[in-house]
Amino acid sequence: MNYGVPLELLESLKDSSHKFFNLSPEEKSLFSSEVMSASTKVMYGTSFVPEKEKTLEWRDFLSLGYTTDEDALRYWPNQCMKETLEYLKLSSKVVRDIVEVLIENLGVKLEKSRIEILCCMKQIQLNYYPQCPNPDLTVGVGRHSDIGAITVLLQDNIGGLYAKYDNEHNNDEEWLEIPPIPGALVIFIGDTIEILSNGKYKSSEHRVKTRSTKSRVSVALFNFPKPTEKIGPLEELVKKDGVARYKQVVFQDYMNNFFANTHHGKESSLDFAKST
Ligand SMILES: O=C(O)CCC(=O)C(=O)O
Ligand SMILES: [Fe+2]
Repeated sequence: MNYGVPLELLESLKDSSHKFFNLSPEEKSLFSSEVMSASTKVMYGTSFVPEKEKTLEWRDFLSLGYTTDEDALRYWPNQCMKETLEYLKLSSKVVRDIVEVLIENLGVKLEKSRIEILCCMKQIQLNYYPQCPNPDLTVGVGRHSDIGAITVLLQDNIGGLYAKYDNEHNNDEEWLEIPPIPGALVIFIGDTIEILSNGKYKSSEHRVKTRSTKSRVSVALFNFPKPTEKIGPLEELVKKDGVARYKQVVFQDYMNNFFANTHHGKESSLDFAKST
């Protein structure tokens, strides 16, 4: 838990998320993509791809793509701008360190600058799951994996986050709850690392169930590669494995495919990069 982000900041981040989502619908709608120009990278919305989904997720979100401090000060909502920006800054080192260790453990040495390129695009997402009268009939977030290098996730104490567990001994699907632990952050491996590692690391498939007791907030920090960066299995691993399980894809194309489609598990996004 000693990752350089003060506990008080995590607490105020959760409080400020509630402050934002407690605004009136009119105030929140000022941050919707129809009102904000697409270039600001700020978006308040609901569900994942509402135009395409048959049933919407039981969730609102505020997505804040980081470009510069000036843009953040100008476009991010006052209710949470200071806390999210500080959180983003303070967690960047631990993100780099984790990616570095993951790559090192594959027996591959990558320049620090390349590690930085793999996780330098930062996006904060505040998620809000209203209290739900009938959790069995709804989905908070459907099963998916995150597409960047790694995700750092702060959840409150309500619970409902599950990760898929692959049991090698039987083919049954098992989902384990990731219980809230005060002061702890959850780290998810994303598709970028799965692709780079030629499938040695698996991106974690996860989902959120709604709760009837209370509303829930979570704050995800996504760390993506530069959009123009080509990602593919590391050369040394392809040599060692004798096969490239994924092809080289420009990250922007991977991202466009992800955001253009509805999801039914991680394969629906990873298939885009699978070697044929
Ligand atoms: O709310 C959560 O705990 C997870 C949210 C999530 O998976 C996401 O925003 O990608
Ligand atoms: Fe996620």
